[in-house]
Amino acid sequence: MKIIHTRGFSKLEQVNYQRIIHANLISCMQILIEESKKLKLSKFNSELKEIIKEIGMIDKEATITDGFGGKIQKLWESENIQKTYEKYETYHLPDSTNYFFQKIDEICQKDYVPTDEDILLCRSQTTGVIQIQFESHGHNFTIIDVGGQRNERRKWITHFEGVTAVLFVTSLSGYNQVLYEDEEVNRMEESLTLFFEQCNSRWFNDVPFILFLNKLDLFEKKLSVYPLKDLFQEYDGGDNLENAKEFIKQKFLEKSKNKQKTIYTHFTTATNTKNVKVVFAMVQDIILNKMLPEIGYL
Ligand SMILES: Nc1nc2c(ncn2[C@@H]2O[C@H](COP(=O)(O)OP(=O)(O)OP(=O)(O)O)[C@@H](O)[C@H]2O)c(=O)[nH]1
Ligand SMILES: [Mg+2]
Repeated sequence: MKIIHTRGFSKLEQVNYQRIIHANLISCMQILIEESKKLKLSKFNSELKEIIKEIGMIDKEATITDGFGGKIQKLWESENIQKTYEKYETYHLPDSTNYFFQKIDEICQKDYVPTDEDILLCRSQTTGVIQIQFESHGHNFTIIDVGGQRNERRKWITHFEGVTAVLFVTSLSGYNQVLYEDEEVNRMEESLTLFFEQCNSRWFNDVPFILFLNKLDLFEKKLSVYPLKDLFQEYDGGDNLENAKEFIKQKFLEKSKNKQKTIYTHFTTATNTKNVKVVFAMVQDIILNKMLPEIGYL
């Protein structure tokens, strides 16, 4: 939204994101090192062992220099780390790990300024509540972004009053993943439960929902490899993308007890600015032309 509707990211924000991306690189590599041990892929030569030691000692806030970036790259390209990476579906690793390691050389240059794509792809968990305001077609919008992880959810309630619409973002790609907070719980199951709670909540009796079924790009790639039927036994649409999308959409829609409730749905890839532009234009149209007139606002 910032990229599309405001002047983009300020210098200060870019520097902040540079730090986040460097920290992402270190934490992703630390995860890979840990997982390589569990997978018994942790036999490294003495040069790589030295690099692993250095990574273990590095300050999480530190900027990675060009030279150290080269060392991390060497480790990333090593056979054991690559083999560990191949199994990333079996543990928690940010989706964009490969993207950032591919451009580590550029990222560790002194004059590196993150591109919009880099900023969209880095992982920065929302803690607390973030508001952004912008004007579009003569109307002021305020988007309140809340964190999705379990310990963030109790902060939501203070922002429930007076909202025009709830934008609920769920990951399609979560159907074969478990929660970071609880490895016993499937991500899509958790999201369905949360959607049930929110769309039937008394706070949102008359508030329309816009459901984003996000990470369509990742979903498309994994569908033929990880059958959707493994999670939903009743699903019989095979690896046909349209069948699978429709099935999941219905799974969410059927959670609403009030069958008259307005729930708009969109399949999205949030990291694709072009896609988000189209989707947001639709959302704006829904809000301005359907929702506000209905409640007598316009
Ligand atoms: N490939 C792909 N990656 C995505 C998509 N949407 C988000 N991501 C990536 O997923 C990661 C998490 O995205 P966030 O926007 O931080 O997710 P969030 O729901 O705000 O998470 P919390 O702040 O913890 O609630 C980031 O690394 C994003 O770049 C998508 O549609 N496709
Ligand atoms: Mg967030």
